[in-house]
Amino acid sequence: MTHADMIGDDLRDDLERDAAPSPVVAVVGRPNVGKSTLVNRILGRREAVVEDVPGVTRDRVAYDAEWRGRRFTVVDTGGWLPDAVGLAAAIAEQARLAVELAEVVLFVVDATVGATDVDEAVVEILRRSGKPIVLAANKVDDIGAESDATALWSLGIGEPMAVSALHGRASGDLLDAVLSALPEPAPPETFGEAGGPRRVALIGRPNVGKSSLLNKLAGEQRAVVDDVAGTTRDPVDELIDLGGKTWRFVDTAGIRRRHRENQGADFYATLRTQSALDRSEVAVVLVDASESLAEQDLRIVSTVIESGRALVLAFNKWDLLDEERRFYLDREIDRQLHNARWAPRVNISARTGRHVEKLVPAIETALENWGSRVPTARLNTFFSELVSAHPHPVRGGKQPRVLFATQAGVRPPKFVLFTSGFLEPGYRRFIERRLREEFGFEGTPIEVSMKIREKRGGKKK
Ligand SMILES: Nc1nc2c(ncn2[C@@H]2O[C@H](COP(=O)(O)OP(=O)(O)OP(=O)(O)O)[C@@H](O)[C@H]2O)c(=O)[nH]1
Ligand SMILES: Nc1nc2c(ncn2[C@@H]2O[C@H](COP(=O)(O)OP(=O)(O)OP(=O)(O)O)[C@@H](O)[C@H]2O)c(=O)[nH]1
Repeated sequence: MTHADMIGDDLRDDLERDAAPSPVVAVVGRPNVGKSTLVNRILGRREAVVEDVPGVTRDRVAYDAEWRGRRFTVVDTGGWLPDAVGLAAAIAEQARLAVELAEVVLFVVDATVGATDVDEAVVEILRRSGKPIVLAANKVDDIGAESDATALWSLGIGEPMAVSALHGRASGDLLDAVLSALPEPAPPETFGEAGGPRRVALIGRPNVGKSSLLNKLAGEQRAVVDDVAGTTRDPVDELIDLGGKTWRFVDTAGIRRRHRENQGADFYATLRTQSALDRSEVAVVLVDASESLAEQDLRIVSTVIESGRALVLAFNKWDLLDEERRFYLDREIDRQLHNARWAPRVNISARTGRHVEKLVPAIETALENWGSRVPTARLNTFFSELVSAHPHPVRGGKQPRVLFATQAGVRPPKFVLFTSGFLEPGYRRFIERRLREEFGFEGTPIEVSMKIREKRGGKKK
């Protein structure tokens, strides 16, 4: 087993499956007010770096947190002050960044010091953004200090929540306040009936062997399922038991009916492919391995990727291949299917049944990765290492950086990078490649998008 394999295995336990996207809570405040201590308190463990030195730069800036069953991502913006000059400017930058990327801002003030000019300036920025703000009056270690917190009403952003990050005093109340400021959780995306059989689309150009494979898989089974929507009387799906599980093969009627309607085959085939994809979670794209890859094969694969479904490639009619054809097939795959290098590949024969049983494990892997989530702290450790080992090339005297990354969704995994400038396509492809090397994602497309923070130009009035 290689080192990379070991990392992969280790990670597999760490990845959460099918988790819903979590909103971002950004922690803002002057140096030394106790932001890191508070973040640790929120996480319930010592993970963020706490230093007694103001303005200590941190590598890891984002963490997964959970309170009363609600998940969110905590971002400590304290570490991001690369080019800002002077304390006031630096904090202002931090606040702007926070309101850009967060759903809720947790503003930390040192109650023993009281509101400073810098704090007032931050309030201005936060208030203008319209984002919900939770005000933490920190270092209220005992009842005697409560009046320090009360004084912070003067900031005009609502109730100061008196807390002691160090001793944990009232941190539950603070988290309750954060929770109630979070947006309503989006209902989890469902594909068909919750907990029902997973939906598989068996697609491929005409004559590659779709109905032969379907017959092989279904065997004696003929559990035909009526259309859920009830718009048609036609049975469209089939439930098939494979590998100890029931699977829902969508639009099998389309596959079986094909023999009867040969007119306008291309147009209908495309339409049917799209509608099967819309209703499925994973696509098995069947290719006739005995022939050269066709334009249409590549188009179907691209359609699957664009529709964000998990993908398994099945090379059929393997019984017809000789050594020479196998050699050429490998080269064709290398050259023409590089956009789907990550898809599991099974070489089968629907006629003889060769390796047909390998389809199910491949489908399961693809589905699992399709719904996987990388823990935020892990993602940001990865990016901080990547960015320092392979910084973006300097362009016109500027060097865009990835400040922070979050996984915004699953099915398929979607990543959002918060950057200080436009990342070149080449660098984005590099990032995607490295993400795959690090986290696997076999069988699933991944989406990487950028949120560029514009550098504020002139002074505000
Ligand atoms: N008495 C008291 N001290 C605290 C409390 N919270 C934090 N501190 C202390 O304040 C100091 C600064 O805490 P940090 O959490 O590093 O502050 P920070 O805001 O993250 O600081 P930067 O890294 O400079 O941005 C540390 O010595 C903490 O132990 C608190 O509730 N009460
Ligand atoms: N040698 C060999 N022939 C196969 C295999 N699978 C399918 N065929 C043959 O390929 C032809 C097309 O198979 P079908 O299963 O009808 O293909 P299809 O993709 O459903 O075709 P359409 O209905 O046109 O979309 C038939 O003559 C099959 O017998 C295989 O694994 N090996």
